[in-house]
Amino acid sequence: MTHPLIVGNWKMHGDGAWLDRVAAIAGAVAVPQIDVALCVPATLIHRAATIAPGLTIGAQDCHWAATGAHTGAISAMMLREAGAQVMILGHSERRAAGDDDAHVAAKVAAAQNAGLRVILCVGESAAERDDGAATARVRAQLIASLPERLTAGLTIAYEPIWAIGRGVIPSPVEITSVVDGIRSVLTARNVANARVLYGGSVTAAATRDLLARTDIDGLLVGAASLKPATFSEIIGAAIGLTNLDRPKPRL
Ligand SMILES: O=C(CO)COP(=O)(O)O
Repeated sequence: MTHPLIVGNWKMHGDGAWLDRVAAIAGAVAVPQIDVALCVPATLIHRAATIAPGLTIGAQDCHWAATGAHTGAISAMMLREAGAQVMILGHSERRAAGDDDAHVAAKVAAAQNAGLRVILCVGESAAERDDGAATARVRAQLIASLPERLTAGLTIAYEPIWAIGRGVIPSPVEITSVVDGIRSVLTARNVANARVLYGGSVTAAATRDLLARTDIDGLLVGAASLKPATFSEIIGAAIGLTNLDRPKPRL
């Protein structure tokens, strides 16, 4: 039986008043058969980790350097010290804001050096999908976004840009093709045990079908992670599925 990994990405949402939501989500995950992480804004990491020690708290980006003259930036080690245990990197919203593959690879190295577990996001645009190039694009992006040296604890999140915040999810055939492509890259890099998540318009209703697939190890959830009731429903659906006999443990 696998341990599904459900990750909430709050993006740039949440202030101190939202710590109640962190506590509510922590209450929904106090079971051993599932891994849940909540990636909150940097300003909430310390407080979230303090009030919810049983919940894995994550960050959403970091600088690639360990220290230096980088005004306004935050290093991976600073985020870890604040209480982050995982780090989303390469999200399409950060890539759209200027991160290229080389930046992402350097950030992955920095986060791994700081002892953080990385959730590396990849995904094709609508135009690339329409060209039938989704798998090739994602493979190329993943290859270029991985640093030379990799340590354990890597997770890849397949997030098609056209599915984020749009209420659409790729067909099972589309997901299979891209996820197979991702796994072939991971095998070539000797990290075949890395988990692969799906992200993009995940809802409680879609959770069961997505997690019933044997090639997806979990979900990266945006909007539906903002409300504890909705996110708890997703977590509950995932817990229900851990009772199914899933053939490929990946931990
Ligand atoms: O970008 C995402 C998670 O990182 C997905 O966002 P939505 O779930 O809101 O589509």
